[in-house]
Amino acid sequence: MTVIPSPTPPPGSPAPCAPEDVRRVACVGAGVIGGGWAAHFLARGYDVTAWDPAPDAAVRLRRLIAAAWPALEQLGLADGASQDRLTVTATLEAALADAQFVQESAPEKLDLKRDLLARLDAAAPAGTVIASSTSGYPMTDMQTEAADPGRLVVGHPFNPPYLIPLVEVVGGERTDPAAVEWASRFYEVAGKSVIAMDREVPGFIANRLQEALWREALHMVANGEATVAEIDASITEGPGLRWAVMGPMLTFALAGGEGGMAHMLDHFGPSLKSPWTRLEAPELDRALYEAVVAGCDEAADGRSIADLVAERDRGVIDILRATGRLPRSAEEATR
Ligand SMILES: NC(=O)C1=CN([C@@H]2O[C@H](COP(=O)(O)OP(=O)(O)OC[C@H]3O[C@@H](n4cnc5c(N)ncnc54)[C@H](O)[C@@H]3O)[C@@H](O)[C@H]2O)C=CC1
Ligand SMILES: C[N+](C)(C)CC(=O)CC(=O)[O-]
Repeated sequence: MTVIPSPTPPPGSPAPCAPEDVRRVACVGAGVIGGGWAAHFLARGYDVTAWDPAPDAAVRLRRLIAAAWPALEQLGLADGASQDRLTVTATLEAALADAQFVQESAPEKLDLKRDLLARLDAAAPAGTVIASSTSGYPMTDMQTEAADPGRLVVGHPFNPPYLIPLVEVVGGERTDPAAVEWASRFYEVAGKSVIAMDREVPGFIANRLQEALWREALHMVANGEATVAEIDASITEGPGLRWAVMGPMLTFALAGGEGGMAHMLDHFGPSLKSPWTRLEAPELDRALYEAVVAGCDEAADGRSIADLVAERDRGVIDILRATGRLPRSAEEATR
């Protein structure tokens, strides 16, 4: 058994529990991602406390969890898992009072994250690890105001966190490496697939890759080179099918036939210099904004956001099953 060192609490404070012993998780910020995290943790059998300053947050959160629950039932709930184990609190302090792990999912604004992480650090029990869902801020830039920055990590999820396994975990300059290790182990115990990074990389790994693709897509829409529907079909009918099975590296190794990646690089490497990409971000002016929004409305073809969420969830579960990441049937699950 590997013993994961706990981040060092200040002298005289109780030691935090082992990742395997966590029972109570606090979710701060309960929108798309905070709500998705809450659904995931509830389905894994944790008690979840949630706090969000919006007046309608509790209603939105319970609606999101109820919508996610059928997918979570298909994935298989942990013993004792229940939506009733959610408590939405009136204050941030109440949400954190007994938390053994904190997941922050507030809006992506640097000043807000800095202040909020300092408040979370002040309110959380000593030594409790606090993770931010940020899509790209380095923890070094967010931990500046906290009294105990050592326990602050990034735990970057993918939407929806209750279905997409990956979490990217990374600390900042003032993070205790033990906190990164603890959070990584906790996420694994909680059913996530973890990439623990040993240094801060702009955009982490997956968002850096996604943003490159997204930037090129926006250039093509801005220049009238492709419609929103064509861009989506180019991935779902093309490389996206392979990427669910193998990443871009092994996929391209197969493009080299028997010669593998070496032949692929000899053959296609020179084309890397061809002017296929633009790299600089396009101006997100009104025309591009409206073209992308209208294109997505057209692509939705009358389906509501709730319809699309249900359709996406069904599809992701089918893919997880088809690629052996989930049992294909109840019988296979018990084997
Ligand atoms: N939407 C996405 O696909 C993904 C988002 N993220 C990250 O997750 C975080 C949350 O993003 P979303 O859930 O998309 O945003 P959202 O806008 O859906 O939800 C944000 C929630 O935070 C609440 N909030 C506002 N001020 C707050 C404060 N001071 N303290 C606590 N909560 C506050 C809002 O009322 C709202 O419910 C961001 O850091 C974002 O970069 C990460 C991965 C994917
Ligand atoms: C759009 N986004 C940058 C917020 C996306 C993510 O951060 C991850 C995801 O869910 O793709």
